[in-house]
Amino acid sequence: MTPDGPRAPHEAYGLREWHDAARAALDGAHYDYVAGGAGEERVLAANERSFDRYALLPRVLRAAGPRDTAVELPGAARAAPVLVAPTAFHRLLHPDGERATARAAAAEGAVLVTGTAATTAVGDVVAAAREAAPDPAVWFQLYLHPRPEVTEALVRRAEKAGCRALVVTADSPVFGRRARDVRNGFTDLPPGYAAENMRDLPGAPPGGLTDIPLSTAVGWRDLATVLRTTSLPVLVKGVLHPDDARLAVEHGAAGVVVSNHGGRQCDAVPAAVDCLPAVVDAVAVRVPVLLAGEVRRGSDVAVALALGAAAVGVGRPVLWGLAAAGEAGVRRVLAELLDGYDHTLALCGGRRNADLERGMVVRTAGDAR
Ligand SMILES: Cc1cc2nc3c(=O)[nH]c(=O)nc-3n(C[C@H](O)[C@H](O)[C@H](O)COP(=O)(O)O)c2cc1C
Ligand SMILES: CCCCCCC(=O)C(=O)O
Repeated sequence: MTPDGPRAPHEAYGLREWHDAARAALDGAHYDYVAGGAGEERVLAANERSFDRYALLPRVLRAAGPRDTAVELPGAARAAPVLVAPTAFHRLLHPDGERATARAAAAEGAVLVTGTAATTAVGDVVAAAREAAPDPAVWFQLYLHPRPEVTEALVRRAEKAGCRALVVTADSPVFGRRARDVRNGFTDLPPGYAAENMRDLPGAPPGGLTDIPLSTAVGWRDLATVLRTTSLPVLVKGVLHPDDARLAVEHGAAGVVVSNHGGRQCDAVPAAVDCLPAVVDAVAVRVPVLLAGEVRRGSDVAVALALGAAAVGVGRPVLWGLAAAGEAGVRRVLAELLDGYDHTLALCGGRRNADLERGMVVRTAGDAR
């Protein structure tokens, strides 16, 4: 429960300062890799404006009292409503990399989605999370490998490490064309860094790495194979079309994540929040629907939950916190979002997340800021 009373003013500053601090700290090519998008970055730019078209219509005099914002998610009975979305290569941003992110997420009660492209092996990520909390929830994000035995080996690694759920990313049959990376010559990890979970997989040379081959050949059948080979809940990430959400659930998915991959894949898709209501209408009575895309303030969390999301994932802001101040930076970013959400819920007359309803969100001309 969060009591009412004085609170730190950090929400007044917002997350922009973390972005600026990270830009100052980072190598330019690494900054561009994180900040950038695909194609002409039209979707990236549209994403950035997407929450400006939504405003909250608070309810008043509800005598709501102290808030309880915990959510029930697959493998996480009482989680924060903000998750750390899967993002690649944290050691490029800070020497402590995914370990720092894991400790910070666990300390804030947030699910961490680590994954295929982590620069720290999943077992070490879960161990770091356990340094900060006795029972942390870590999920593992998977790119489906065209060779099912490689996917299965990754699943076993995640299970052995103690991950509580898998997240299959479905929006990347090929890698987005990212002009900034091409311009910067950032086409591979620098020496000393590797996607550690890809080490010693079937078919790799001893002690060696396989790359992460995205594939146009993978399909629902491969998702079904994953579901057959694990007892972990499996969520599907990168869903925009309600029919795909239905297909995911029909195949046995335990949740879907509405996301356009931060504008890094197809440069002609809608913003994730604009796709959320249709996906919620399609499947939210059966499984939790999560949103990952451009959540930058507590009121964005409130809008997403009012539109029917069970929780939201945050990508770049976590990386900006990590780059600027390591574990402490990630904690501050997550705490700012959680505190900002709690404050907004209070302002909307809510006690629990479910007190936010779709009728409390209105579309605006886009000048909410
Ligand atoms: C640097 C970077 C790396 C990412 N790597 C992954 C990844 O490995 N797997 C994945 O499913 N999504 C990945 N994403 C997408 C994020 O999970 C998320 O969907 C997207 O960034 C939108 O959230 P944001 O607006 O808060 O950044 C990545 C995003 C960024 C910025
Ligand atoms: C070939 C896949 C490399 C990791 C992809 C990371 C990612 O999803 C991103 O958006 O960047």
